[in-house]
Amino acid sequence: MEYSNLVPCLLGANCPPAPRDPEWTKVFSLLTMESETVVPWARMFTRWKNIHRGKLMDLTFTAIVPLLLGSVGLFALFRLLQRMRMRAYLQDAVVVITGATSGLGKECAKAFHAAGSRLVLCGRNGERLQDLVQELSAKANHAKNIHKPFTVIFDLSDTKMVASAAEEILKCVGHVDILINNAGISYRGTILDTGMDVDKKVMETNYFGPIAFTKALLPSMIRRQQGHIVVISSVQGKISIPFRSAYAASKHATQAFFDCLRAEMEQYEIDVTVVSPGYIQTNLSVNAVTADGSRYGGLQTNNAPQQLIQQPPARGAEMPMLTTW
Ligand SMILES: NC(=O)C1=CN([C@@H]2O[C@H](COP(=O)(O)OP(=O)(O)OC[C@H]3O[C@@H](n4cnc5c(N)ncnc54)[C@H](OP(=O)(O)O)[C@@H]3O)[C@@H](O)[C@H]2O)C=CC1
Ligand SMILES: CCCCCCCCCCCCCCCC(=O)OCC(=O)COP(=O)(O)O
Repeated sequence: MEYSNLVPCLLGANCPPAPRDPEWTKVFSLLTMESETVVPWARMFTRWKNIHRGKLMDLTFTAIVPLLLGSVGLFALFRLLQRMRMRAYLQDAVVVITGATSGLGKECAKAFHAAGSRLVLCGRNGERLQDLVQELSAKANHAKNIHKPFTVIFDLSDTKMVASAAEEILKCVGHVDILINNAGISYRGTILDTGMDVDKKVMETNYFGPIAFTKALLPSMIRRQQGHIVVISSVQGKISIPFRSAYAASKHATQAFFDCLRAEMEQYEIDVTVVSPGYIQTNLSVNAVTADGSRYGGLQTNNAPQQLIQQPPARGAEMPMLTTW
């Protein structure tokens, strides 16, 4: 048989062959004879492929592809629903942020404001708080339901001020959905040189202040059986490093207190989250208190115990980095 005659026959153009057609059988016996010259493993593979090709194609198109597309679709739907739920939750939610004038607190304020939350911005410096309100208002998307933030001025290291600030917040906004205990100070010094007044100052700002504020707002959350308490601790709440004793101690205490609180609040449906970041480029280091109670300022490099890893400045405040210890 001429191959030239076989080609249209095989392609089914002019003479679609029937399985029992003698011509068809001839074609295959010829092709088989041809393939006898092929190396045996290749021949075996070809046979195996021919037998299974149909099954594999069937499996691919009837099971694998729909399964893959279905999973991707389900994942996308899940993420979309999650985002919609989060947006609905944050819209109009009352969010209280301490230490809103700088660093992480300021970034949180921007994010929650953009999400349509009703913000209560807390800080020690009224002017800086007003600057932030201006900044947020200037950026506000008026198509969205955006609220003008409410500001409260108090020093976290003054427990009386903390209690009256909480009272004022509840009077003005009624309740708190999310409390972000963010404010804090850093400390640098040796244990030997550090006076107890400095240890107390760090503890009051980083530990007693946030727990007093939380305790003052807690009863209102319990009454509503709703609320989320967040505290910004640190990796140093888990690991202690030299020359940061007061800071690490305050963060360890914070971690422990809020872990207990989480367990106690479970029955009231109140969530408690402890966030433990690594290094982030903010004003925290320059504002650190030193062994004699003065501000570190970032200039007295001889006071910095050890330059461990020096990296170029991070571009964004949200960039984690390990710089010094
Ligand atoms: N930056 C980092 O590498 C890391 C930071 N953290 C934690 O994140 C939190 C925020 O720090 P960060 O944004 O970096 O630092 P910043 O110094 O930029 O901000 C600290 C904020 O806390 C406020 N604050 C300080 N002391 C008091 C006080 N006595 N009463 C009221 N407010 C006070 C400051 O107010 P004011 O403007 O008046 O000084 C400021 O708004 C802190 O708890 C810190 O320990 C945790 C891990 C890493
Ligand atoms: C082979 C040795 C392994 C050793 C592993 C030790 C890991 C220790 C990691 C310590 C990370 C500390 C992260 C601290 C985050 C934080 O709270 O930063 C805030 C500051 O302390 C910033 O203020 P500072 O005055 O210290 O600049």
